[in-house]
Amino acid sequence: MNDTPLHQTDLWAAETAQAPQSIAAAVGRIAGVRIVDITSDADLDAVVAQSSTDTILVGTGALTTAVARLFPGSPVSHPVAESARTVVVVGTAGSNAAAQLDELEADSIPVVRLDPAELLAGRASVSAHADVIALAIAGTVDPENSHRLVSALADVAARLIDDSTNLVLTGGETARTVLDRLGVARLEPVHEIAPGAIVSVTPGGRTVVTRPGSFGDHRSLAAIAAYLRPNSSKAHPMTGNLPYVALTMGDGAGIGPEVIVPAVLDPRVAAWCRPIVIGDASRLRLAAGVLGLEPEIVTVEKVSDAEFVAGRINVIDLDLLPEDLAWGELSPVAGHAAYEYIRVASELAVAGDVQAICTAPLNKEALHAAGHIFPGHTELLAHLIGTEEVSMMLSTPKLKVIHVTTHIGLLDAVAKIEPGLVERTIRRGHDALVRSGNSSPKMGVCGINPHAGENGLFGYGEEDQKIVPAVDLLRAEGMDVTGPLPADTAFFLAGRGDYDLIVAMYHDQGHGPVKVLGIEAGVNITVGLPVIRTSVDHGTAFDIAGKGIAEAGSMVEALRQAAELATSTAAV
Ligand SMILES: NC(=O)C1=CN([C@@H]2O[C@H](COP(=O)(O)OP(=O)(O)OC[C@H]3O[C@@H](n4cnc5c(N)ncnc54)[C@H](O)[C@@H]3O)[C@@H](O)[C@H]2O)C=CC1
Ligand SMILES: NCC(=O)COP(=O)(O)O
Repeated sequence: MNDTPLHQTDLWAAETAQAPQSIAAAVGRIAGVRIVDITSDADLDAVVAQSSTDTILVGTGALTTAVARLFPGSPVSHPVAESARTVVVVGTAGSNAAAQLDELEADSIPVVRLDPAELLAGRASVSAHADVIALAIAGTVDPENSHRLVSALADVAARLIDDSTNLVLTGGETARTVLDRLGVARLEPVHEIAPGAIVSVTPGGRTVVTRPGSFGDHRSLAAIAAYLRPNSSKAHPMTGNLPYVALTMGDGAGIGPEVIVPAVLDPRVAAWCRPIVIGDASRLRLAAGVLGLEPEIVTVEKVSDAEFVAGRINVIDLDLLPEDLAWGELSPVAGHAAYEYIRVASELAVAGDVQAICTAPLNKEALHAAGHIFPGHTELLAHLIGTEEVSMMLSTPKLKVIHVTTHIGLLDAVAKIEPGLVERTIRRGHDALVRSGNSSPKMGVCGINPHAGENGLFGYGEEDQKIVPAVDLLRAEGMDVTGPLPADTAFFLAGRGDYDLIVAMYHDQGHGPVKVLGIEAGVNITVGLPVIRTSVDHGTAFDIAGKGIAEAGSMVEALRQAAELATSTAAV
């Protein structure tokens, strides 16, 4: 758990057995069972790809996500079953569960913490009239009694539950025991509303949310309860305090609309943020049609009119595109529309109506053809919001790169690089990482020439003139910054974990290594703006636009990072 061996966390507190060395050691050898040790999503994808149709895959939610990646289906909308009551049963020991229960109480949901001695003696009972009620075990659990306590807790819960009661069950043993008491032998999963929180329906039609006890932040249970609460049909599970994100549609002739539609419908996105598309509703409908999806695409006048239910996409409809705009063809009309979506989004962000902007790709040629002479979103947003200098950062789980120069020719880039610009870029990168929780980021700075000039062998001393003074200054201030490094080696070193951030001198130096990691991995973040802006790290892909084959992973990840930045303490 978060780099701490499981048996050293308080999650192991209720176990009597010694922690096993591995899953294989815990399970033992069973004929026909293969145990695969994985360390990455790529490993999971390989496992799924190599399994045959009669393989039963058993694993965590990440395995399920890998199955969904390889066999994508259409999002399904399944309304929460009508019910007068929701019962939350928390059978998990651990400080995380305790913090989540405190948050339920903060939302005026009664939490009954049952005394273990009363439970074991069969004397515990609860009478409550609230529409949502939570049951948990008080204090710490003696491992010797844990199974009996869960069983007694399930007995108490079962007495509060009628045929239509909706349930939230945390912890596998708790869930199994409560469902056994109710005679529920089968759950049909409908969707995941937060990491590990699976909404299912029972054969009798009630809604059940199951989730590992250790998962979720402190608001997680409160958000799930809000989702199930009667008369909350307009609330998505996690929308309580979720940030609003203005999601600009980009160039309507490109793949923007067809990556936006599945991303907004993705239940994970709905659990992270409240996205409102700034674009053209009719184009989104066409894109949905291309994908064979039938979402409810609803035009809203303002952010506060948006409603967040599964299957609905809220759009501030600027209605700028003709119905017959060709997919994949350069169009000044689409270029102008893309500009307008950004303009409106930046106004909403500056006014505080949204907490972040997330952008689908625009086509720089189309933007220029429409008379908007900006190299890209980065410079356009800096202009619209009135910020003099910003930096482009690419962020992936494995590698983060900030660029000293971006959309200018290589000769111009080399001419533009100077110690002041290098210093300010490193500072912006450093501050962005500090704000995202890394108090002392390790940063590696690339050189310009091959092998960072190889001590004067290549180039004209650019490293010494343009980079070394900035690095020396920042090191003297105490920053953990190294360089200039040969760029090829810098990325290798960062890939194995030596650096949290690489400072690239020009566009392709930073973009190439990130794009090798895959189209779904990279997110482009504008650093230095007073508002949060993230973006997909792919372009308009005119070659595949309108064909329904574009991958939406980068869009999903861009929304995730927008939401994460918006809920951290400060803007980047
Ligand atoms: N955030 C933004 O607004 C960005 C805009 N662009 C702009 O996009 C336009 C086209 O740029 P290109 O260099 O051609 O790059 P591109 O990313 O549009 O396409 C490069 C290749 O990747 C494929 N591809 C891109 N995204 C994909 C996806 N989601 N799923 C599957 N395949 C995908 C394309 O089919 C193409 O083969 C240019 O005007 C460029 O400036 C480029 C990058 C980012
Ligand atoms: N290479 C990244 C890119 O072209 C996106 O630029 P921007 O539109 O985010 O400025």
